[in-house]
Amino acid sequence: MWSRAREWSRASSWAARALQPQTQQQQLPPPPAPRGLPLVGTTLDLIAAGSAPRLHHYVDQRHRQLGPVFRDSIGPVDAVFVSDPNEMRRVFSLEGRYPAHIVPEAWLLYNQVYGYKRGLFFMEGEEWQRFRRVLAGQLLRASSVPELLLAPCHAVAKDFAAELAPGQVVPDLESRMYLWATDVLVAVLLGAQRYGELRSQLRAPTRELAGAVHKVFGESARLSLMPAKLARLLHLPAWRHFVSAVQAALDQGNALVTRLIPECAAGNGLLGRLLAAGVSHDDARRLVVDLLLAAGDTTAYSMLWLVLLLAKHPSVQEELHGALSQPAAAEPEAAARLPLARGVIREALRLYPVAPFLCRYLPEDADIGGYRVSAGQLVVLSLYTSGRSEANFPQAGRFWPQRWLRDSAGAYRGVTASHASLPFAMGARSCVGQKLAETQMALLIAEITKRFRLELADGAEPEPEMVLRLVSVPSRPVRVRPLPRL
Ligand code: HEM
Repeated sequence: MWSRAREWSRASSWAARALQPQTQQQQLPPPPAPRGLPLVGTTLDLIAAGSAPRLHHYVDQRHRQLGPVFRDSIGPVDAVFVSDPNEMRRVFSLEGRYPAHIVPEAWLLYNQVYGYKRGLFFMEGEEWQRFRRVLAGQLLRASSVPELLLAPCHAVAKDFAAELAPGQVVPDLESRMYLWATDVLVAVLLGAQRYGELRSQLRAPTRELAGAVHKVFGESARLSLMPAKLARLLHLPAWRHFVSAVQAALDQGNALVTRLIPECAAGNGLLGRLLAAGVSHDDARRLVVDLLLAAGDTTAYSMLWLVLLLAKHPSVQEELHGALSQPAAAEPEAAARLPLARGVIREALRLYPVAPFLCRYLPEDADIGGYRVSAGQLVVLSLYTSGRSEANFPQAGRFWPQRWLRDSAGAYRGVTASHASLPFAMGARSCVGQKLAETQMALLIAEITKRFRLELADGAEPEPEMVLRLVSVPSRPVRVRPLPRL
C-alpha cells in the first residue's frame, strides 16, 4: 500500500490533478481504513497505543500499516490522515478562499453559551478574511521584524536572561515561559520604548494574565478528555473549572488591553497600528486578547522543548555561542537571523511540533494521494509522522540543527523534504504569529547562550516523552540549571 500511494504522489503533478474532472475523482478509490470492531471501531487500538495523550503514536503506526493516506474514526471524529509532504501541500492548495479548521469543542461551547465573540482563530468567512488581512498586514510583512518585533523581543529576552540565577535550577520553568510569552506580546503591543517606561507598572497584571492563560490550558486539556456538552449537562467539575478559568483569563486580558489602549498612542507598537488601521476598540480587544491566549501555550511549550534539547546537546550550545560571539552577530537583528539559531528552532519544532495535527475541511471533492476525499471531510495532516520520517529527514530521530544550514549549492545539508515539517502550517490560515514566535525564540536562546551553559538538572534521567494535552507537552517538568560562562 505504501509504494502504491507513493507512486501516485510522484507520478501526478498538482496542476494536472487539480484540473481532473469531478467524475474522474469520483471514480478514485476511498482511502484505506483499518478494520475496527462493531460499535467500538478502532477505539481499543487507540487505548492500546496509550489513549489520547499518545494519539500521535497511534496515527504513526497506522501510517506505517496503511500508507501516507488513510481514513479512521477515532471516537466521534471521522478523518482522513495525510503524512506525505507533497500531499500535505496539496491539501493547503485546495483549502479554498476561507480555510476552515477544527476548533476545540469546549471553546466553541463556551463561546455559544456565554455569547462571547472571539478573535481570529475562531472567526470564519468574510469576517475572518477582513481581520486576517489587518493582522497579517502588521505581523507577517517583510518589514515587521525590524519595525515591530525585534526591539520588544530583545528587551524581554535580556530581562529573562538577567533574571536567571546562575547555578540554580530554574524554578517552574513552564510558568516562567508563559510569563515570557505574555511579556513579549505586551511589549510588541506597546513598542519597546513605551513598554520599558511602563514595565514596572505592568508587571503584576501581566504576571496574573500569564498565570490565568496557563490555567486555562490545564483546564482545557482536562476537559478535552470528555465530551464538553456532556460535562456541561452534568455540571461536572471539569466544565465548571474550565468556565471559571476561561472567564478569569478573558476578564484579565480585556482589562489589560483596556489599560494599554490609552498608552499605545505614545508608542509605535502593534496596538496603536491596529487602531490607526481603523480597528475599533472593541475589535482590537477581541483580537488582542486572543493573540495573548494563542501566544501563551504555543511559544511556552515550544521554548520548553528547545531548552530541553539545548541542555541535552552541549556541543550545539558551544557552536551557537561561537557563532553569536562573532562581530557580525553582535546586533539583535543579526542574532535573530543567525542560520544556526534558526536551525535550532526549526529542528526543535520538527521533532516536537506544538500542534502535531493540522486540520482542514476541504470545500470540494479532491484527489489526495490517489484517493477520493469528499467535500466537507475532515482532513488531518500528521506532522509528527512526516517530521520524523527518514524519507524526509535523514537520521530523523536525531536533534541535528545543522541539517537546516545550506551548502554551497544552496541546498539544506540534511533535509530531503523541508515542507514535511510545517509547525506553523502554511497557506492563508497559517500562524499569524510565526515571525513573532521565531524572532522571540531566536533572541531568547541568543541571550541565554551568550551568558550561560544550560545543564540538565536531572542528569541521565530519560528524556521526557512528548504527550498530547491539546498541544505537545513534555511528560514531566523540564528542569535545567544555567551555569555562567567564564
Ligand atoms: C512556536 C510558536 C507557535 C506555533 C508552533 C504556532 C502554530 C500555529 C499553527 C499550526 C496555526 C494554524 C492552525 C490551523 O491551521 O488551523 C496557528 C494559528 C494561529 N496562531 Fe500560532 N503558533 C505559534 C505562536 C503564535 C503566536 C506568538 C501568536 C500570537 C501573536 C499566534 C497566533 C495565532 C493565531 C491568531 C492563529 C490563527 C490564524 C487564523 O486563523 O488565521 N501563534 N499557529
